[in-house]
Amino acid sequence: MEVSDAARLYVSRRWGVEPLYSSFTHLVSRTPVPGLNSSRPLEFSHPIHVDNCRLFNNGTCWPGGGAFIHRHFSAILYLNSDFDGGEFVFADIVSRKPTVRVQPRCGRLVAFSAGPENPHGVLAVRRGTRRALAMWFTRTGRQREEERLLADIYLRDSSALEVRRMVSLLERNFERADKLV
Ligand SMILES: O=C(O)CCC(=O)C(=O)O
Ligand SMILES: [Fe+2]
Repeated sequence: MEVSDAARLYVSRRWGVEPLYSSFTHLVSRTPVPGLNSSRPLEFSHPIHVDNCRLFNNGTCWPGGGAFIHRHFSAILYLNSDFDGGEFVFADIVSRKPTVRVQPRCGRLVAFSAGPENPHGVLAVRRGTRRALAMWFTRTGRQREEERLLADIYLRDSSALEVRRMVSLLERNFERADKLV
């Protein structure tokens, strides 16, 4: 939580965007792509894409079809270095050829605006496990990560009334969902 807040504040100051909220945070582990060989040097663990619209083959990017249009900025913090491959790349939006390569080194943060100005992807991991914390930030208050508000309260006081209320609401929802299956 502290690390992702630090990343959010960095992005907020660097781009002069205030307020900026965390919208989604997740930990991603990537292992080697099966069947890799040297005749295919441009394999991807995560193909070239844009974070807040759907990228088509002709280079147009559509802010529909379930795209996460509220994601305004992206940041990735690399958590280890003991793997091969897995470079982060920015790419040309039409040819999808990498234009800039970044070595994901432990402690390095890559941050960028999440639109079609920044198509990017991850080259194939060739050995080991690549671990990264992926974070998306939004200017839209109602898209903020609710789990974070809850976690904040929980970390302060795990018996807090709001937490208990929220947990029982979730349990009730799960029970209802179970009955539908
Ligand atoms: O792991 C990375 O370096 C980038 C991940 C990414 O682009 C994404 O999850 O949208
Ligand atoms: Fe991405």
